[in-house]
Amino acid sequence: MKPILSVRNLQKSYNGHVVLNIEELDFLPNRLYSLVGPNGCGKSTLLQILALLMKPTSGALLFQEQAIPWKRRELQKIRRQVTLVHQSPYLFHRCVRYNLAYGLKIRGIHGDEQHRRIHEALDLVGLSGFGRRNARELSGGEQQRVAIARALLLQPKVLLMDEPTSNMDKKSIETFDSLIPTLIEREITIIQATHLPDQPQRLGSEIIAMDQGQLVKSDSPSTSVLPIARQ
Ligand SMILES: Nc1ncnc2c1ncn2[C@@H]1O[C@H](COP(=O)(O)OP(=O)(O)OP(=O)(O)O)[C@@H](O)[C@H]1O
Repeated sequence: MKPILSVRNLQKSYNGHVVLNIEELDFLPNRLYSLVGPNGCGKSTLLQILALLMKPTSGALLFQEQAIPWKRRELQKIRRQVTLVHQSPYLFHRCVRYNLAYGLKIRGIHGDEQHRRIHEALDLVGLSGFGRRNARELSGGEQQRVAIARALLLQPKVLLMDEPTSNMDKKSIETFDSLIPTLIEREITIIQATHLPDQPQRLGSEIIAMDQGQLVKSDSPSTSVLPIARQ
């Protein structure tokens, strides 16, 4: 199976200080990957590069085996297929429906199709009936779920999430957990950063362990991705 995203000899530095240094990493389609590691190990930096929101200092990022040229027009095309849900997502001080419709309107999706996608996305994240609520007056966990719904509306091939459950209570985490297999079935590749110790294993995730900007080598000779038995 061909990888959907790959990283080769990738480095990111801030003021000459290397914070990310990954020789080789492949993400296969329709799987869940969890980036784990201590604060500051480079998980968010890697996610931002994978989302094409940040250019690496050196090295290559490949989407479906094509090197990203980091030119605006090319980036725009691929960005439609790769979406990042930030750790503290920005939502407009308007109703949930407005927040969700915004990105669809920009892409020329109106009317019944817009309505259908919003309805389905809210249902997927367990927020049916929240359409008229002010998004900024929701709880942190609910806002996180609105942001996930907003990303799903765009029907990405790759969904990147930076600590998606950080503001969620137990019930919201359960909703989130049950969403993951549905998304995989819909052929979405999911890459998340997480601090939840048991969740990756519970969800049958591949685990990518990081420390000080590098992959933590497993016993396996060729990869630091630790496959967990699927449930
Ligand atoms: N804009 C920036 N300027 C300078 N250094 C930065 C910048 N952004 C991140 N860093 C540094 O890069 C390193 C990696 O940060 P990153 O946010 O990717 O880590 P992380 O693993 O996501 O951490 P956390 O678990 O706390 O979210 C850290 O040492 C951080 O201080």
